[in-house]
Amino acid sequence: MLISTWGYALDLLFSVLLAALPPKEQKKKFFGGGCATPAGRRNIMTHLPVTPPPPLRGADIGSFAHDTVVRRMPATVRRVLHENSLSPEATQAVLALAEEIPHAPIRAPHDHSAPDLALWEAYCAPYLGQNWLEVPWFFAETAMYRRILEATGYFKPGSGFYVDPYALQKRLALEEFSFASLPGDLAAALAASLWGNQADLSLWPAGENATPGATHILADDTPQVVAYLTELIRHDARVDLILDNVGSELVHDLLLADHLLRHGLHLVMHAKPHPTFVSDALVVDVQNTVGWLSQHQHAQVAAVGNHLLAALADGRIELRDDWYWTSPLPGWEMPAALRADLSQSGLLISKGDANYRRWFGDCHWPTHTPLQHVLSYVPAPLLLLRTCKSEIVLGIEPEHSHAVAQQDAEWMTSGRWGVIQLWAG
Ligand SMILES: O=P(O)(O)OC[C@@]1(O)O[C@H](CO)[C@@H](O)[C@@H]1O
Repeated sequence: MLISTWGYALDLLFSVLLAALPPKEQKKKFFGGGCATPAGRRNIMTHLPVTPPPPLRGADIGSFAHDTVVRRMPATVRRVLHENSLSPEATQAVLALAEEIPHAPIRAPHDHSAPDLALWEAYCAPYLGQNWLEVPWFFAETAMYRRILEATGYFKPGSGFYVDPYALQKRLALEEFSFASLPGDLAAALAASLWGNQADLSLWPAGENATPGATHILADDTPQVVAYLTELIRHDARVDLILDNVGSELVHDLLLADHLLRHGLHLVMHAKPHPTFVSDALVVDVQNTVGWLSQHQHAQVAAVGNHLLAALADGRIELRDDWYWTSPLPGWEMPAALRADLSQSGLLISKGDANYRRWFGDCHWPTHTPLQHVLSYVPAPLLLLRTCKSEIVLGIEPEHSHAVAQQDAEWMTSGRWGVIQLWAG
């Protein structure tokens, strides 16, 4: 049986009761137009209220960042060669990039037909002359994935033009996926979306079945999230889903989206504007995955897929892909236009580890730092669904993090631990 009937029945009952509520006009009159949150508050702070600690760097000897820059990043670049039939020019460029990392000085991409060239020249300017270990780790990773596209000719008319260098990995990730069950309610859908984040092709490539087993939640705000969403549902609010990986993660994100839609919310999904971090989802990956669901052999899964197709067609789901989401910028340097748009949301649901790092600038915050100490700049309430795959986590009391470290020395990077953290503004 794919879905807990009882859970589904309760969820449907909730939807029916919801439909009996006063019409939208009355709700909007009471709470104002658009997507006011119940609190009606909108964070207007546009800069970080505190001085951040230094960023993680590959030069931090013995760190996960160091191992990533020295070992994992060159291997990721070389995997592009093995998984694509590149032109001789592209092959040479990919090999040269792999050789650059980590000791060569970084440089801006120079694929002159690329639409984001000026952005990357500005991003790189402060770091020119530094090598891949000396620049902030988050910059190094985002820059590497952008340089891979320069090497394969992603933005250049020719054999590599808009060819996703990770297409094989993405296809295998979906082919490997099989449903255990469908989440019966919002809480189960949130948990499934969280653990879907363990499927991370930059760490555990498809076909290698290395995804972590045990799963433990470090910080669990599920009750607060469900209560907050229930309140949002009463206002027909907008919820933004900042996507991460394709495959298992995107399937579970779409199941969560289905639950939110069935409760009357409408969604804006933020995909990446170009391939990055191997498995991050583009708009086309979302469309392909919804189509895959709609053709699924299980009737309940196909029904979800068809419901999502209808929502894409009638605008209850909007797909967007701002250049910011592949930039190296911290959350507090988000462009004003995107910030203004996100401020219209009732809740930002941020998926995955790299997005988590971005909200905190990938800095060495002490793990006991309260979320609100940093996130007060975020323009709407924020829900962080993330499995820990890098050495940054906030909002965990010292005695808790010490106990977890005793239990699992790799708790910050193994993907076996996750957080469901709500910052409600
Ligand atoms: O955002 P995701 O897909 O959850 O995680 C991506 C990611 O795990 O890859 C890196 C390893 O290179 C991590 O540090 C980084 O955060």
